[in-house]
Amino acid sequence: MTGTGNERARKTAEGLAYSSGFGNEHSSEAVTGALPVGRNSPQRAPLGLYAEQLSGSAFTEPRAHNRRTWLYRVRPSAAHPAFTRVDNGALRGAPFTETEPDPNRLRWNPLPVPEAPTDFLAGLWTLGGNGDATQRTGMAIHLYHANTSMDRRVFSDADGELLIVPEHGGLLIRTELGLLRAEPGHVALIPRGVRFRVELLDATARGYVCENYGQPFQLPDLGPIGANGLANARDFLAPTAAYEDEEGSYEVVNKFCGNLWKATYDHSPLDVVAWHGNHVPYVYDLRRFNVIGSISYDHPDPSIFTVLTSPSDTPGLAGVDFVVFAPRWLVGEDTFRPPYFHRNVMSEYMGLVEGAYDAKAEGFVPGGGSLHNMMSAHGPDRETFDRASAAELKPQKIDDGLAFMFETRWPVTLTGQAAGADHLQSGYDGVWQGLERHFRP
Ligand SMILES: O=C(O)Cc1cc(O)ccc1O
Ligand SMILES: [Fe+2]
Repeated sequence: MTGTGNERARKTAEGLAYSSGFGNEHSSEAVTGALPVGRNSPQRAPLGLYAEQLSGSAFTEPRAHNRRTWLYRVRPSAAHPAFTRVDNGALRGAPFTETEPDPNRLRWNPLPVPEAPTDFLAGLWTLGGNGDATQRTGMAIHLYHANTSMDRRVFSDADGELLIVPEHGGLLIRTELGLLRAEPGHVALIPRGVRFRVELLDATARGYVCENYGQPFQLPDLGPIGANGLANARDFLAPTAAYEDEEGSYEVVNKFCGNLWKATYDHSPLDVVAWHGNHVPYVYDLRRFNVIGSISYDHPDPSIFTVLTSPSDTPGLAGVDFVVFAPRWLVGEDTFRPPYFHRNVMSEYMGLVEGAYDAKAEGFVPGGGSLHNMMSAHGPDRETFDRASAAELKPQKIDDGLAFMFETRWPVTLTGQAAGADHLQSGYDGVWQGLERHFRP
């Protein structure tokens, strides 16, 4: 479908204005004078707007973790009738209890193209996850496929923040705080509770979503790397205020403790004229990632590729890390250069935005995904092992793909639909068959 709606969305997305810097106190007003000066909640907010605080942390959390945004809007969010339950579609939430945790290596092909008109929200399909949304721990892995824009409805997730990883088709994400454009190769981060609508910039859209129930994603510490490197804070772009002043029915869908609830507002809830704060959405271009690696020997652990981390209560042990395998040079001497054989206490879900991944010769395709759960043995497939063991070790540029990983401290339990999916590959174990014995004592 290349409806005029999509063309309109693409035009709107051209030349969007952003405010740069991860974790900053941003501020923005779409109408001059809408943002109060010197106080958050004046007796009468400017221009007849309502002041409303959106808190993403407890009021009392340490300053470094405190998150809130003040919104100045046409109508307060509170002006709505009761929420009622609606069908969850293919969306599931933690705790995940539909299947027994599975130690097998698993791999999926992309989600099939939807047949009926399907927007981003209706097209969310949960693969699995861990933790418990009511305890604010753990994460969920979702995929999405859509062929139509969300129309007169918005979504928000009380359970966690959403890291959206488009793989096919661009998205115009209209949030309460303004507009973000996320194309394949970008990621968008929507904080807990922020309302948004997704419009398609192309006929269809497909991608991945990490729903993080735990502590909000932050940039990893850099330690001895120094003051710069990996994902640089200034490359994260927050929106600038853009509001809809529209009357009429709007469906507001809220994901709450794993289930979808709906209330019908009599106006657009994206009516924020000005705002300031640090609980804000971002878009980030993964190609801006400053890849750091070995310039001597050995293959470094992929923690060096961490874009964002959600710490847990144990230092160094992430609830979930978002890791990117971006274009880079390999120069290691006397080194097996692709990912090594390994077993990991952390559980690894991998997806592919484009091209190929250096540990797999075939079968791991854009839009597909693999799950290597806690302690499952994996690594290069046989073809990759044979090739890399014999390769001439001249400097080599890896620039034919963009893969990523959601790596979590807890095993991932599948949904029933993921365990029984037609697009679950059979015979994935076979990629490690035929690894010959070379031992000659
Ligand atoms: O399994 C994978 O492909 C991800 C991964 C990549 C790497 O370079 C080292 C370890 C690891 O788990
Ligand atoms: Fe791995």
